[in-house]
Amino acid sequence: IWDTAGQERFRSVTHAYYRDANALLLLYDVTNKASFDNIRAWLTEIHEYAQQDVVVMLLGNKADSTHNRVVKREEGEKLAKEFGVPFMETSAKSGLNVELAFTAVAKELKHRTMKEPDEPKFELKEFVDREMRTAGCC
Ligand SMILES: Nc1nc2c(ncn2[C@@H]2O[C@H](COP(=O)(O)OP(=O)(O)OP(=O)(O)O)[C@@H](O)[C@H]2O)c(=O)[nH]1
Repeated sequence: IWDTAGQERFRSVTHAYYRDANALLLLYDVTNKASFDNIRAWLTEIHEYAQQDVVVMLLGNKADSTHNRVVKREEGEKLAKEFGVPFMETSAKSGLNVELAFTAVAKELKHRTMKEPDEPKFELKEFVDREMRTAGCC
C-alpha cells in the first residue's frame, strides 16, 4: 500500500506509483472544497496513467468533522455515479469505513484473479452498498 502525496510538486513521482497499481483509493477531504474539486483532474490522470482495469474507489474523508463540512455526502455520491466508481465517506479519526474500503477493493481483486467460470460476478459497488446498509451507516 502506497500513500502518495497529493501536492502538484510530487506529480511526476506519483505517476510512477499508479502506473503499476492494482487499486486506487482516491480521497478528498469533506472539509476542503478544493480537494473535492480536484477529484475530476485526478480521475483524468488515472485514466491517462493507470492500468485500464485498475479498481478505483472514491472516498470522502473526515466525515467526523460535522462542523467544518463543506462537501455534502450527496455531492460525493453524484460525482462517483458520474464516473461509475463506488463511493463512501470515511474517517481516519473515528475509523468509519476504513476497514470496509480496504476489504472491498481486496475482495474485488481477489475475485478477479480466482474467479471460477460458473461463479457469479462480484460487484464491488453492490458489495459496498450492501455493507453500508447492513451497518446502518451515516
Ligand atoms: N478530523 C479528521 N482529521 C483527519 C482525518 N484524516 C486526516 N486528518 C488530519 O488531516 C491532516 C492531514 O492528514 P494527512 O494524512 O497528512 O493528509 P494527506 O492527504 O496524506 O496529506 P499529504 O501527504 O500532504 O498529501 C492531519 O492533521 C490529520 O490528523 C479524519 O478522518 N478526520
